[in-house]
Amino acid sequence: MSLRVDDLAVHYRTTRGDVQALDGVTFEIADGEIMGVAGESGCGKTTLGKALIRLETRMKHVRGTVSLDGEKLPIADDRAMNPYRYRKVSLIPQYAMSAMNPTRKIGRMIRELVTAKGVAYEDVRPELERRLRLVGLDEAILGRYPIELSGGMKQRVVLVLATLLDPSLLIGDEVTSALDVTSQKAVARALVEFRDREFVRSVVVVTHDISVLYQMADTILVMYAGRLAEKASATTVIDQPLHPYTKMLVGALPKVGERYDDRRLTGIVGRPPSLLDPPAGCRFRDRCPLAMARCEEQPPFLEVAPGHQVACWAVA
Ligand SMILES: Nc1ncnc2c1ncn2[C@@H]1O[C@H](COP(=O)(O)OP(=O)(O)OP(=O)(O)O)[C@@H](O)[C@H]1O
Repeated sequence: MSLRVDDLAVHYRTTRGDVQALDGVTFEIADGEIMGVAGESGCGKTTLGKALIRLETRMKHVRGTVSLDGEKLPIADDRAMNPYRYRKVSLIPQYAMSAMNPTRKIGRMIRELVTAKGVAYEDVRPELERRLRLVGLDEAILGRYPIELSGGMKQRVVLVLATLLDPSLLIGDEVTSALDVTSQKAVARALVEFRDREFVRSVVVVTHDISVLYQMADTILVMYAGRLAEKASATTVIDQPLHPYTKMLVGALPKVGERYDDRRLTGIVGRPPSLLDPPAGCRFRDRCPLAMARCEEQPPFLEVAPGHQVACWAVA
């Protein structure tokens, strides 16, 4: 077992009270698994990714544990987490490629980053060049500035850099957003290849675009208002979802070959509850077509078939 998250709860401190961004989050990721995290904006996807590597100052670890390869990660202790970051758990943050320093050549930027982690650039340079070639980039790009690279090239550089020390877990937040479809595919292919070559053992890919996950994820975890709704293989989530929220999320995707005139994209009516004071019970019940009295009680996240978990009284 690569990653195990148990009953994780993380809040943001705000002047209006605590935003309960993650609540009772429990799941596992197997060795070699690429797990996508999907759900509407504000459901806690980015918070989950951050909680596995660095809690911001406003984030409060309320309860729960995270274990990687059988070892408990000190997620609530920023300093104690330091030795794990980059070497064992690596992050490609949202907008990483836009955050590259425009005044630094790519090679110098990578040198500074690995040196800060106590690694000699010369020691990793041959492997760096080999991996750049693997993702279709010439080593000459090390002598170029970020502005000289396309978005897709920059994102492949970021992937190579994030996995250079063979971390056990990679967290990628919106790694393919803001790229054209061809570049999205190239980045998705590179990510899968890096997993296949064991440059990284397991991967969490956070995205608001569930269709992107179809290209690269083995499994998909669907979140709703800070809690887990469903986890299953990517094909099961897309083709045979069980949770009413997943059904709506997947139903809102355009289908190949379907004309806009034939079926308007519906979207999901209503809004998720505020996480400042979320209601007790199932948080989806106000928008759910299957809601019943029992939904005032929180449904457990139960395995309904091997590798398929759902939190819904109407299903379990
Ligand atoms: N720094 C912060 N301070 C206070 N609340 C925050 C902060 N960051 C996020 N939140 C709140 O925490 C909840 C989860 O946010 P998060 O960014 O994890 O969601 P998300 O699913 O990643 O959304 P998106 O797809 O828009 O990035 C939301 O209610 C959000 O408003």
